[in-house]
Amino acid sequence: MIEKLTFIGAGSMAESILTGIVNSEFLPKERIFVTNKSDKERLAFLEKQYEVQHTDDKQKTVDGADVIIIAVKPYDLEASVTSISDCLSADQLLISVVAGVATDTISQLLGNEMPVVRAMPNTSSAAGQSATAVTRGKFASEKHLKTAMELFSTIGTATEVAEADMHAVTAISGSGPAYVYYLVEAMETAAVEAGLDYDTAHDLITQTIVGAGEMLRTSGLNPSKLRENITSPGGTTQAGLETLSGHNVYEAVMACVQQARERSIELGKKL
Ligand SMILES: NC(=O)C1=CN([C@@H]2O[C@H](COP(=O)(O)OP(=O)(O)OC[C@H]3O[C@@H](n4cnc5c(N)ncnc54)[C@H](OP(=O)(O)O)[C@@H]3O)[C@@H](O)[C@H]2O)C=CC1
Ligand SMILES: O=C(O)[C@@H]1CCC=N1
Repeated sequence: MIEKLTFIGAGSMAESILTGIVNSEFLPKERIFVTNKSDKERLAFLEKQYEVQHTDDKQKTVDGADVIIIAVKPYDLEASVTSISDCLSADQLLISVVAGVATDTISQLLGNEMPVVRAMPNTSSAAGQSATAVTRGKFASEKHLKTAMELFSTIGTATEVAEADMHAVTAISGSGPAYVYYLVEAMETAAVEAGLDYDTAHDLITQTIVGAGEMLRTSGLNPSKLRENITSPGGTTQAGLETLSGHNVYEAVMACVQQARERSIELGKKL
């Protein structure tokens, strides 16, 4: 049972996670604290919107928190960790959602042996639909991992992975929603060009994505079979897919994931 949860960093990812947690009622709002570097308006917005607590006093924010989630950009990690490291103790759990950065690096920045868990959620946390991968650092026990898994299970799925796989996970499920939104943007533009009004196109495409996701989850069929089931010989789908193939879209998606993974590795090396 988490008594107090603190977010260091109050941007997109922190908001997505806290929205999911507030909606799931996993934790009462008065036990969720947020802080950031300097944007006071942002903290006021989060307090008004979600009724979570905020203070500029970092010590107060982390004091008594059983779990502290670090959600800052990789280049802000060192400053944010060193600004709170003196206020942290081994009976607290630090969860980092920072892309690319290893738990060992975070422990070095902390300069102590407090437990660190690394997680890679995505912004679908806000809708309770994140696919979160979790791994534990050398000072974190199974109990700490379980605490993190329980927390992320309230906002989607939580899967333990080896830390070496976190770069691939980041490229797939951390960044993944953006690839889907990119596809949707192109489909919406094409739909409007073809004469549909935007709202109709948006609703049809959204349900198409949700339905395809549900089929992937529940049908027991692999994506190739699901695709084949839609593709009539000489039909519309075949004409569309041949065009995608002609534009090397399969290869482009593979290159996209490879590039994102490499970027995750680079981000980790910069610290
Ligand atoms: N966005 C996403 O889809 C995902 C992001 N992540 C990871 O989450 C992390 C945050 O990303 P995102 O939320 O998009 O980033 P944002 O830029 O939206 O938010 C970053 C936050 O960090 C705060 N911050 C910066 N420096 C400090 C500091 N020294 N002390 C306290 N807070 C600080 C900023 O405060 P201020 O505004 O005052 O400068 C801001 O609130 C990244 O490491 C990213 O890799 C992981 C999974 C998915
Ligand atoms: O783009 C990024 O670096 C972060 C990590 C995963 C999603 N967003």
